[in-house]
Amino acid sequence: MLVREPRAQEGLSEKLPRVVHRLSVIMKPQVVFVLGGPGAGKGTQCAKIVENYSYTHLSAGDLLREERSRTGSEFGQLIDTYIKEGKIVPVEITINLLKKAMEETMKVDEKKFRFLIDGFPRNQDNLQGWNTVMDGKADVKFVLFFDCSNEVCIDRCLERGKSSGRTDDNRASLEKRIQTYLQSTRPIIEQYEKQGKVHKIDASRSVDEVFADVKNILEKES
Ligand SMILES: Nc1ncnc2c1ncn2[C@@H]1O[C@H](COP(=O)(O)OP(=O)(O)OP(=O)(O)O)[C@@H](O)[C@H]1O
Ligand SMILES: Nc1ccn([C@H]2C[C@H](O)[C@@H](COP(=O)(O)O)O2)c(=O)n1
Repeated sequence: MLVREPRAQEGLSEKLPRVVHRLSVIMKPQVVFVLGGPGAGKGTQCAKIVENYSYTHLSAGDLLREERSRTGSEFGQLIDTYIKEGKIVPVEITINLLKKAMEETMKVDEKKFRFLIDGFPRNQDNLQGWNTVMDGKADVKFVLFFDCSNEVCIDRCLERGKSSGRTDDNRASLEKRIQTYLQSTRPIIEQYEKQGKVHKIDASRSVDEVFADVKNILEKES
């Protein structure tokens, strides 16, 4: 006959790893949206957060650029046109890329359930798509809003454009991107502000000064 050792006899040190494992299995993705104008420094700050905290960085723009260059992608041409025009790609494409990237991250390592979602939601269509596909499946904890003047944003992107190879780091695309940001993204940030979810950071300072504020916020939120 199979005799099972009573688990009640176990000490805390034996139990704890199993409890932690179970909790992480049932853990919903915890999401921080990262927003701000083009060139505000979202990607730069996300990279620093990943170095110091257990977050996975998913940039909607990077995912779209990868999809654009994927051989056989049915969306390559559409994404290319939207990016050059500084317009926001229909959410059906973007949300599927984000969802897949989140699922793949958690499949490889179930402890990786904290995500920085950079450059999303950028308009009402993005937000609706998120709510339709991800509602109940992920918790949006708060929004990091990197605030910076249009002039600083444009200067940084033009400087980056000297080596980035990005098709939208030029003055013509940037003027459109800034308009899209002001008309479509700012209202989304305002909606989250009304919910008390936004941490606004002055992103016009040096990388380290900005990151000092980011650290304070993350320490308080954890
Ligand atoms: N605080 C800062 N001070 C000066 N330059 C910065 C700062 N933060 C980022 N940069 C530089 O500005 C450029 C844009 O930064 P980054 O790519 O992080 O911005 P972003 O908000 O992710 O842009 P986008 O939305 O266009 O992808 C980069 O060349 C980066 O090195
Ligand atoms: N939610 C998103 C994010 C990005 N895009 C497109 C349009 C943007 O101008 C471009 C570059 O994004 P970035 O790297 O600046 O975050 O990608 C979009 O359509 N939807």
